Amino acid sequence: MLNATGIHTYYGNAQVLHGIDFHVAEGETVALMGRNGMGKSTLLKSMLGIVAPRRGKVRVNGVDVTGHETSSIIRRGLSYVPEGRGMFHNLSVREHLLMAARPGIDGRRDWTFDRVLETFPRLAERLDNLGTHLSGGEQQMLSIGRALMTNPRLLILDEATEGLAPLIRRDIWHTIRAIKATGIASIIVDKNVNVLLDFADRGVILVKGEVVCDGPAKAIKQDKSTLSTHIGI
Ligand SMILES: Nc1ncnc2c1ncn2[C@@H]1O[C@H](COP(=O)(O)OP(=O)(O)OP(=O)(O)O)[C@@H](O)[C@H]1O
Repeated sequence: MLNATGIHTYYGNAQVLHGIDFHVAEGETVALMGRNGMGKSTLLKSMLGIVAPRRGKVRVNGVDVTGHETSSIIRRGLSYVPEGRGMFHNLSVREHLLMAARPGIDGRRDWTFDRVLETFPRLAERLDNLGTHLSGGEQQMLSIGRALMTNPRLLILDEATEGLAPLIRRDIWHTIRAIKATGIASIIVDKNVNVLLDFADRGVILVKGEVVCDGPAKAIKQDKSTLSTHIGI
């Protein structure tokens, strides 16, 4: 459903991505991995039109969206949970969720306010709190809940469990697995590569803005030499 080819991205004169090919199929979970600074976030931003690639093409469900506004790319069924979570200072939990609500591109309304609260009961207890007054784990739940309110076909999670306590992290992983089971595709960036590779379908490793490995998650998980060389675990 998402297909990027030959992506070259620069910040000023510094080239960060060197001709990346990347795709996600309908319902597929892809683990996007690599050490710090290798270009994972930049690849996500390039595909979403947040950073403009200098060369390359991005297609969503066969439609060329290269150079389109982020909002119009997102409306094709994508939802993005950025690193840092992106809470609005003046909005409550309820407002964050309701503001995002819309049917999916195929008219689906699977994810409703009530279903998101069932998935994240902690949010139900804090509906009138400001998003910025929540704990880190609750903010991450709210970010994912807000993303689900758009009924996406592809959920993009950058550093899904970064900085969270182990128990909260476990809850987030549990929810991400449940979301996968509903058939939503995802791209997940996370430092907990072993957990991620346990349930992802495919893994992609970036080194200095190039894809050095793209294959079944199970095979990558067993390939200790690749993991140690390119990710350092
Ligand atoms: N806005 C920016 N302006 C200039 N350089 C940037 C900018 N954002 C990222 N970079 C640089 O681009 C390179 C790739 O960064 P990117 O954030 O895409 O990597 P990453 O793999 O997501 O790493 P991390 O896990 O640290 O976020 C790094 O060298 C980084 O310093």
